[in-house]
Amino acid sequence: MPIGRFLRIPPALRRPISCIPHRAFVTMVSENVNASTKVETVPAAKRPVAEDSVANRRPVKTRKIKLRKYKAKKVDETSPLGVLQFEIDGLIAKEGLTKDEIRNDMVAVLNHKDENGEPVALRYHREVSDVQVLQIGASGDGMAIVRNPVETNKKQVVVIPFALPGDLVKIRVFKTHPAYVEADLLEVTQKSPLRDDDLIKCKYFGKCAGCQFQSLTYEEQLKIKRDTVANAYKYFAPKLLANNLLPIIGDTIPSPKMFDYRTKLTPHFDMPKKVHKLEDRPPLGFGQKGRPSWRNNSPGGIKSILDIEECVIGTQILNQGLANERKKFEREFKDYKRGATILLRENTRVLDSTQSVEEQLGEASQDIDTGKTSFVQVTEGRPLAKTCVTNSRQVITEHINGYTFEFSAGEFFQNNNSILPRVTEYVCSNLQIPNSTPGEPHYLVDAYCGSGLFSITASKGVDKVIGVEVSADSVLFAERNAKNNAVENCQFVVGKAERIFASIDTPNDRTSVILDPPRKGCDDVFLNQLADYNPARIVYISCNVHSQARDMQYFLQETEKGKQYKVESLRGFDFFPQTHHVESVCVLSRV
Ligand SMILES: C[S@@+](CC[C@H](N)C(=O)[O-])C[C@H]1O[C@@H](n2cnc3c(N)ncnc32)[C@H](O)[C@@H]1O
Repeated sequence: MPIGRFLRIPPALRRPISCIPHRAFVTMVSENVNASTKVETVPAAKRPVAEDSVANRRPVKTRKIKLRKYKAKKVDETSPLGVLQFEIDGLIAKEGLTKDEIRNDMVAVLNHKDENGEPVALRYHREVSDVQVLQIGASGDGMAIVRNPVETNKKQVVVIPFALPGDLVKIRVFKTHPAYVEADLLEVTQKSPLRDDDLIKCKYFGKCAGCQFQSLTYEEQLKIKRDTVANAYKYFAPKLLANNLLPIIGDTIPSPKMFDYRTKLTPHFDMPKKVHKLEDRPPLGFGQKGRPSWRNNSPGGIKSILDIEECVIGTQILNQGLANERKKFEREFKDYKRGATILLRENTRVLDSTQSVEEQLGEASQDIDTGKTSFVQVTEGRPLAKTCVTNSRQVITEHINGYTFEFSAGEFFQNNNSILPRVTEYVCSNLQIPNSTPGEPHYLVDAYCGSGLFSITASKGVDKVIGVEVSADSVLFAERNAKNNAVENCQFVVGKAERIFASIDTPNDRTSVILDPPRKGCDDVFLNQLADYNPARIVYISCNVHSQARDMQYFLQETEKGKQYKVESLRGFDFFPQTHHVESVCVLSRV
């Protein structure tokens, strides 16, 4: 196996380990690989000195050998790597193993040679057959336990993308971390009952980092996402579980479209290192996940970015846009000085039957040969034309539940418009505050409101909506969207979410709050102020169920007034079929 791909041994270390003085060796093996990040140096044997003349002797130089040290990166606990650590802990506890029993000796992997002078890493990075896949993680990767090939009394946790629980597989381990190893899936020798490879629609599935679940039925995908929500609360809200403060997690709400749903794609390419002018067209597409070979064909190349001409989860018009932009790239790639990302965003226009379709399309991706703008015509109650926009400053239009939304192509907007009617209806119905007397007022605060999706779709039957959003551009669009939809009871504020509490004047008993923060979740300042404000109901939507679970535990257990709330419902929404992602919606009511 070529070692160069996985590991670079410094030239000074390309000699048997016995050359290194004993004391240095002890230092190496006893160091704490996680705690230290500085490079340690070890004096090497002295150089022979000519004996003839003392005067001729040069001062003895001590050569230093640099030991490579494992540099642990700090990770946010709710990031995929942080979550993986919880999953590893859970798996080894189930298998009756301790953390020490699965810990890899990183110093040895990075620096040591075996008795034959071969890097120890070669023993770690090997092929293993008959690996039983035990579970699937929140990132959609299979997880298993294998023997440690060097410290044979130990085991290793192995993470295997595209492997499913119940599969028996052959793998190639190619990277070692302190608590696990990464492996490529080489062969599925015995299929899991969950696996149905006939369902796979994309020839790049198994290589492309975009999808993980194409070999599962949709029903199974939804079940796995429900487990992801349950595990997130197990890892990040254990007190809520222990105190019986969580409801039964609801079934995941499916997306009406399982393929052909993504309204935004961002294919990209890299500039090869040390190349100033491109001579060959680099691959343009999406990131590659490892070097798997379990599917017989190997399209897309072997570079870290796959060359992809079609994405089955992207909408039809985005795939036409992708074809156009690839053709253009084929001609223009030599002009690029660095790697770039191409934005493909679906735009919808309502057609006026008195004009030709072409006249109404606006700026959008064109076929470079014909000079014609690509479009797809559909009828959703009225005639619509879909185009693919590539300019991030251009204005995009979407139609949801009778409302029209405009936003900058480069700004945030949900990426699966087929599920948005279901989501907005669900959110709206869960924000309702029961009236104790007829005609009581009802207010809504939309923290992290973006261009006003939830503010506007929930504005009916509410006396006033206040939205807050850190992006001034999005707030301008929120105001414009309210106006275009003849919604007059919405007010939007630019600023951090917590700013809203300084200006809020609605009675808390008659106010519901909706939270839809970015992946990192809410901060404590916001959650404390939210608890102090003490609204009647809270709907928390999140694209990262792990930070949501952490925030919910903090809010319900650590804030003074948070203890007055109960979790009424908790469930996932499948915004991204075929992938591991799940959007989670948690509803709180004050009791
Ligand atoms: C997941 S998006 C949700 C947007 C909107 N609810 C929607 O569905 O279109 C999160 C939004 O929060 C905004 N944001 C990020 N940090 C913020 C903060 N501290 N205060 C207010 N808004 C913030 C982002 O600009 C982004 O528009």
